[in-house]
Formats: sequence, structure tokens, C-alpha cells
Amino acid sequence: MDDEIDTIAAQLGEDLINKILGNESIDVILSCLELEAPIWYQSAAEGISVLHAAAYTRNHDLVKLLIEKGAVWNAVDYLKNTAGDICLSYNDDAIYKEIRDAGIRSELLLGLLEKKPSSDPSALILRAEDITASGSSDAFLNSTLKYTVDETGQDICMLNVEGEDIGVMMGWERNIMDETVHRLCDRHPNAANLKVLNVGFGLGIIDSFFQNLAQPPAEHVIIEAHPDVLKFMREKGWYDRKGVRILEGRWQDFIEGPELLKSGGFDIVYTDTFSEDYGALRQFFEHLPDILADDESCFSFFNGLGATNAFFYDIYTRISEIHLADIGLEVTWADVDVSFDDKEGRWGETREYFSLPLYRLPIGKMKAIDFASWTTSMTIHSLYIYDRQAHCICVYYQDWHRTKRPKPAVEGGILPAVSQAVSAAQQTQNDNNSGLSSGFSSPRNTLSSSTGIVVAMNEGTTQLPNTPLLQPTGPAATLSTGLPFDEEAKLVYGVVISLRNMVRKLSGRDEQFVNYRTSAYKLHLFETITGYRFVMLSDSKTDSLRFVLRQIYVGPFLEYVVRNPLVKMDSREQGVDNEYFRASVDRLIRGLSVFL
Ligand SMILES: C[S@@+](CC[C@H](N)C(=O)[O-])C[C@H]1O[C@@H](n2cnc3c(N)ncnc32)[C@H](O)[C@@H]1O
Repeated sequence: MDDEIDTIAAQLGEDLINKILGNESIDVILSCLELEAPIWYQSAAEGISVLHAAAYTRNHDLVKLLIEKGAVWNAVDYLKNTAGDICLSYNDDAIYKEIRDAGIRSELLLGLLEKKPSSDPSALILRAEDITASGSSDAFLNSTLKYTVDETGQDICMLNVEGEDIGVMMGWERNIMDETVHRLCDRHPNAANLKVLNVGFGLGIIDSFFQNLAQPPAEHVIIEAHPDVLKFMREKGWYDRKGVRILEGRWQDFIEGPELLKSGGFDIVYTDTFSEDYGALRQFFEHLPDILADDESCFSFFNGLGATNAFFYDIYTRISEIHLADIGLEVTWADVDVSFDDKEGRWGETREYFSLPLYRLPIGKMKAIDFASWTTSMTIHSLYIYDRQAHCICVYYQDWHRTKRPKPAVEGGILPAVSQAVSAAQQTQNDNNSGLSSGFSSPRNTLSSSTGIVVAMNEGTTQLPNTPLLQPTGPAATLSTGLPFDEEAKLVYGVVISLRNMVRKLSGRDEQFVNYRTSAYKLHLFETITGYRFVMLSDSKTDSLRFVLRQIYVGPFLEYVVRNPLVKMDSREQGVDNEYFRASVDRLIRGLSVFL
């Protein structure tokens, strides 16, 4: 019965492929699929799939349709070509990208990278379930390695798997390693004092290039797991080299432990292991933000997945770029010409694992923080305005990226027109009292609550047109004092005045105190000649915001507070809040050029 089904499927499949090759219309192909012709079929004669057939006929619409219907993007024919390779041979970029993107989507979405069985034709890329020493880490680490010089004179670290010689590392890769070291180190700002981590010693080619830099690394950590490699390292004197620290074991054993980061993060990280699949490489990626020292640190890895096939190599190159981007690393790629060797000579008796003319060399760097988006989304915590006349009484308060507001002020603890969000407000009372005689039309001006309920969302219930109010979206506030607002405001004022006086005492009256920074926040101060003190708290890494405070003063403050005929300029009794001022400050913060 099963045989019968197989025969029918094969007939329908052969018929489908022949129709595609015969340039039948899309409708005809669709009706074959409706009659259950198997879209996964590969022809008996050449092993070509429906996607190969569509690529041969260069029918872009049909390729799209077949992909939509579930055609296998990575089927390999008997000549080990994929449909993508067929497109490459025709130089058909558009169809190539269609198939390549289907591959990337499928790999990303289904996470097939870790799961491909070795019987899959694409096992020429990954050997995740290969339990021989070339595909299984455990089997590899228990195997015997041989260091030798092959018939062409190149150094080889070799493994024999079921009678076949497999190069763990081969001398022809010197150029790749040389170029990698130069691209990683040459222009590094810390070149005179580099801290380098290399995972996987092999022949020690890359480690020798690191050591041969004009200024060898100040610290050079090598993680190596295989006992035979460690023996080789000992024989070659690597244990005695200055600045070299060898961690014996798998990188997985050290990556989260204290020993690796004994002297802090690394300027350069490189990894090139053996018998590990893409899933392991991706796991290594995930640790990079923790082990790279800073934004100048660089990372590279041996980019050899899929390198016996241009199409697969392209896909895995792009997937690694996407995954590195996910953890904040931006990759630039350089091509290294590896076509110069006579291929026969390069491989000798060993199994070929890189057959493309160009090696794509990745250099990953932590993406520079985009100051614009960073500041809009997380830096400015709060603004306080004080009037010298009113001493430590805050006359205005507004916050943006503070997830925890202070507790509301005790009743009578703050002036009525400071901020609704930190007053002991009672919404019903707000409604009843809106539009008070003071000239403040904002509901924020009508507070006299006794409930103590915190109004913890946007302050503006009324808004100027086109002025979205900022949400408190930042990280958990480091600034929350847990105090009621009136006490917090006094504390801020007290700190400002003490530091200001201290600066004057230490450096003379002309010296101005403009900001200070702790590990948790930065405080910025701007004083007007009329006696107002504008204080802003921000993330500790923010540049000076004094110019922002000045802009608030000369813009919204002068316009909506000082020159507003409806506002009684009595900040000692009232506070200065009004909806126009509040919305205008919001708009100004959001519209700052550094936020663009
Ligand atoms: C291809 S070789 C590295 C070659 C090296 N880049 C060079 O320039 O000579 C791979 C090395 O990684 C080591 N290795 C494999 N899996 C490892 C793991 N999980 N942790 C640390 N080293 C590993 C192997 O023993 C081998 O020495």
C-alpha cells in the first residue's frame, strides 16, 4: 500500500517538474498542486526539485508561488546544487534573492539550524546530529589528534573519522587569520594595551599573529578544550609566554565564571572551534555583550558554515549578521581571496570544507549608542524649578522617564500650581474646581486633596495640539527617594545649594557649579539672573543639559509664565504651572536637535 502511494506521489512529482520545465502556465502548475502533486519532490534522474525547475525556467512569479506553497528552499540535486546555485549560474539576482530570503526566513523562524539531521542533503553545512568526532563535541574531545605536515608542506591538525582524514585546522587558512588579526587590532584605540580572548587554539595560527603584533597583547587568554591540543601548546612553550593565560576546557565551562573576566572585559574576542554547530556559535554570540570591554571592542569568528556552497554560505553569513545585530553588534564584512591555492594541493587527502573563492570575514562591534533615541527614551528624568525668593520651595515639577514617581506631597506641603502628579490630588475636586480665578486653567492648579492618591500617569489631561505628552518609559528609576515630593524637592534644592556653595568656596566666586554626576544620575543646574533655578536630573551618561534648561527659560518660561497676563507671577504662593507652559516644555524636550 505504501509502495503504491509512493509510486503515485513520484508520478505526480515527475509530472509537476516536467510541466514546470516545459514552461506550462502558473494555472496549470496550480492545478497540479491542487491534485496533490508533492511540492517537496525531487526528480529521480537528477535530483532536481520543483524550485530547481522553476529556477531553470527563470520564472520569478512561479518561484514566488512555489515558495509560498512550501517548496523546499535548500533541496540539493545530485550535483550538490541548490535552486539558489542555479540562479547564481544564470546571474539572476532577483530570483536568487527570492530563494535566499525564503531560506533566511525559514532558518530564523523555525530555528532549524540546531535541528538539521545529517541525512538532510544540507548536512553539507551542519552536522548537528553527526555523532562522529567531526560533528559531536563530546566525540571530538575524546578523539586523538595528529599534528603533521602534509604532502604539500602545510601544517595540519588532523582527525581521522571512520577512515577519513579531516582537517581540524589547516595551514592554508593563514591568510584568513592574518587578515582577521589586522582588521581586529590595527586601528584599535587600545592597541598598546590589548586584552585578547581567543577560543580554540588549533595550530595556534591566529594566536601567533596576535603575539606578533608590533605591541603584543597585554593579556592574551586562550580557551582550549582538547587534551592533544593542550599538549601541543605545552610543547611549543605557549604556557610560558608572557601575558598568555590558558584556560583548559570548553568555552562553555568558563564563559560565565569569574576566571575569564579576572581582569575585566576584552578588547578583542575571536572564536573558531570545531565540531560545534551554528546553535553553539549563536550561544557564544549571546555572551558577547558581557565579555567585550566597551564600544571599541571587536569580535570575529571563523565564518565557515556552508562554505562548500555559495548559496548556503550566503544564507549563514546573513543569518549570523542578523543574530549579531539582535544582541547589539554591527558587522562589517571584508572579502579575503582564498582562491590562489591549487585546490588539490590545499586539501591533499583531507575532506574539503571550504571550496569558495572568497572568505567573508566578519568584524563585529557593539553598535554606538544612538544618542538621539537613547535620550528620548531614557535619559531625562525630571525637571524642578525653584524661585530664589521662595528658597527651597519648588515652584514647578515635571518628569519624563521616571518609572517611580515620588510619593505625593503631604497636604499643604507644596504650592498648588507645581504639578498635579505629585500633589495629593483628588480627581473629582479637580473637575469641580477647574478654571480657577488664579488664571490657571489646568486641572493641575486646583488641587486640595486629602486622599493621598498618586496620579501616576501623564500629567497632561489637556494638551496643546500636536504635543504628545511623554510617557514615563525609562528604566526602573534609580532616583526614586521613596520620599513624599515636598521632601524630595527640598533635598534636591539642598544638594544644589550645598554643592554650589562648596564650589564657590573651593574655587572662588566666579566658578559656576553646573552639574555633577553619580553612578546613578546626573544633576544639571541653570540659574537665571532673575533668581530662578532650573534643575534637571538625567541618566548619568547624558552630556550637559544646561543648554536645554536655558532654552526652557528663554522659551516657554518667559512666554507662558513671565509674560502671561493671566498668570499671577507669585511663585511664592502659587507655583508656576499652567497647561501651555507644561505642554511647551514637553514639546521643547522632544524637539531638541539631539533627539532627532
Ligand atoms: C579550527 S581550530 C582553531 C584554529 C585556530 N583559529 C588557529 O588559528 O589555528 C578549533 C579548535 O577549537 C578547539 N575546540 C573545539 N571545541 C571547543 C570548545 N567548546 N571550547 C574550546 N575549544 C574548543 C579544538 O580543540 C581546536 O583546537
